[in-house]
Amino acid sequence: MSGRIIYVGAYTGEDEEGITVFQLQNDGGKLKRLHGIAGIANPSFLTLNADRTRLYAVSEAPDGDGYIASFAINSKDGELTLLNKQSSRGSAPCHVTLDGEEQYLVVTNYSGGNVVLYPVEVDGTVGAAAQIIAHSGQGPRHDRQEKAHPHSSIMSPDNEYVIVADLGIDKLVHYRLDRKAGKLIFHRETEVLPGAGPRHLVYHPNGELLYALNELNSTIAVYNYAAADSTLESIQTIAALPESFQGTNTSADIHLTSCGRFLYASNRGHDSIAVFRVDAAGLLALIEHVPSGGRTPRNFALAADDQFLLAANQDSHSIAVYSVHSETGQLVDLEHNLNIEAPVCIRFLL
Ligand SMILES: O=C1O[C@H](COP(=O)(O)O)[C@@H](O)[C@H](O)[C@H]1O
Repeated sequence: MSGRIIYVGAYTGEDEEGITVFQLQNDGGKLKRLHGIAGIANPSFLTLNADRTRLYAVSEAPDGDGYIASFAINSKDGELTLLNKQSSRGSAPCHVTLDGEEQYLVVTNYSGGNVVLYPVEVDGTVGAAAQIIAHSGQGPRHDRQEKAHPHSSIMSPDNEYVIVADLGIDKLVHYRLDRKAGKLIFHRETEVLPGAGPRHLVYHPNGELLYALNELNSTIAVYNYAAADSTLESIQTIAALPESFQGTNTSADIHLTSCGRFLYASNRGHDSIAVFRVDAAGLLALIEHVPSGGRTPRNFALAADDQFLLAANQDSHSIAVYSVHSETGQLVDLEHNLNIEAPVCIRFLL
């Protein structure tokens, strides 16, 4: 196939096409629909395995607990076949992480306030929940911090630790993954600035820096990460918004290029992608804010070769396609906006 395959998850009803497979055409960046799959309510976050044979989706089912769905991927055209579903054991599962050895999934239930560990079976199905960890507490500043809201998790580059970003309690909660016991063991907490509301995390490719996108105060916190004991040392906090912006904003997603030279963050309200240069120490300097090409860019994705960035604009029901300048990191809108209902997550198959 000439062009990259991408998956888009959306806030859609169970009977609607919730995960759509597109081809991003190499010449010019147009998106062409290949397939779609219904039967999953609100598949708002998607994760792929390393060899691109499996896709895992959360389902923020409208009533009660959500679920996790596992799919096999057809290597020729990206078509999905459902393998199984497992209850998420909490409401509004909004993120799923696969550990590097592909033995476990970690799911964060935003409204359920808990973190759930699942075994991945050899056939790619999701096993029954192995552990459910309830977070407790609240944050000081914001009405969305009335209780714990685990929003996402990330595996450490050495595959030993999981860090959970909890928006509700203003903490990054570190767990050690005990593979023998099949359990997450509490390790430590890193407190963030009061009212920051951490949402998504990304490691620098050097494994020695962690970047946290804070949703509620629209900042990015930069940490030195010490792998030996999973400790974080804060070295910078920088605004994701322009100083002049006066409106309401919640920042959402964060990604680094594979070389680690450029970092991108999305702003919902200002409706932009902020572009930063990363220096040798990992510190960020703003390059530009680019309009997200629509309203409410909840998540976005970079191609593996960093040539394209796609933004999912939930409230304008559209996906914007950008080329990424390899030397400057700047984004150029290719003006191929694609209309699709409430897109919120994008993944490149290749
Ligand atoms: O209240 C909710 O919030 C979570 C997180 O949303 P975000 O604004 O932080 O992206 C969402 O996943 C869930 O559907 C919603 O009920």
